[in-house]
Amino acid sequence: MVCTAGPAASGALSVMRETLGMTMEMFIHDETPTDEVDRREKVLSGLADSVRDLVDATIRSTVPDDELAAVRAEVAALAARLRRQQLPGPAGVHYNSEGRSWNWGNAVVGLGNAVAPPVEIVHDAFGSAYAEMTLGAAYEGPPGMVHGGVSALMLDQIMGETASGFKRLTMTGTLTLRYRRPLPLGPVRMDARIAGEEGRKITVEARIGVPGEDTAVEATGLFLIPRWASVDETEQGWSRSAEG
Ligand SMILES: CCCCCCCCCCCC(=O)SCCNC(=O)CCNC(=O)[C@H](O)C(C)(C)COP(=O)(O)OP(=O)(O)OC[C@H]1O[C@@H](n2cnc3c(N)ncnc32)[C@H](O)[C@@H]1OP(=O)(O)O
Repeated sequence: MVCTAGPAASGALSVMRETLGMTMEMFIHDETPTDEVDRREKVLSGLADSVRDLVDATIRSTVPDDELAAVRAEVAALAARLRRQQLPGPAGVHYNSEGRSWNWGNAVVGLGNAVAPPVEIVHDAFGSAYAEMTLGAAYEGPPGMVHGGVSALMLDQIMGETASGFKRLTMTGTLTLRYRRPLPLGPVRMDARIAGEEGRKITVEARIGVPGEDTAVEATGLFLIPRWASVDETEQGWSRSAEG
């Protein structure tokens, strides 16, 4: 899913940049036209998918040592090619005045980030979202099971997006997890919904588990609209592309 920001979000991002200084300089007003962003994103996400496959292949490979060494040399050469033109730091969040935003480095939903789990979050209504994905060897904690921190990471993202609804800026204040049973690697599903709101505080409940089976991890989170980022919700808020 690709998420785009409307004018209210652009305003909020500008406030955020000005208020938080260097840290939030990663929110970048960037007038790259949307069709060009879409084109680049498609190519970059294809590369990230291939690199994710490379990560899985590396973990599970049993080829001889000399073959591992030869592959390493080829991978180093590929990295050097990519480094011919680089950003000076992380990718940050970009947005243009057409209402498109892109966060290709995000640890969960960054389409250029091969370390990110292969998550596509679907917002079926404001305050409700789900995602289905298959987690492989790169996300292992206990043998054959999803790492608890990976579950927390993915839940934080879906809960944050649910609280925000791409209409307002929200940040995780408190996240509480109950690991009820181990979660096997393979197909998993997350669900999140807003359970309550009080002023700038939004409570979100979420779960992750094997699709159709009992919950493996339950989560409750308090997400805060920072005092410096309150947005007029009567303006057009966050919107999503047709892919959403
Ligand atoms: C762009 C769209 C993207 C949309 C998509 C977004 C998806 C992102 C998903 C990833 C989410 C992340 O990883 S976010 C990254 C991890 N989180 C962070 O880095 C947040 C770091 N903390 C902060 O920046 C700040 O502490 C805030 C923003 C959380 C709160 O600051 P504030 O706004 O100044 O809050 P403040 O006025 O002091 O307090 C307001 C009320 O909330 C309470 N409160 C304050 N902090 C907390 C807290 N941590 N946990 C519980 N309650 C708290 C106070 O007691 C007070 O209650 P009362 O007295 O009124 O009762």
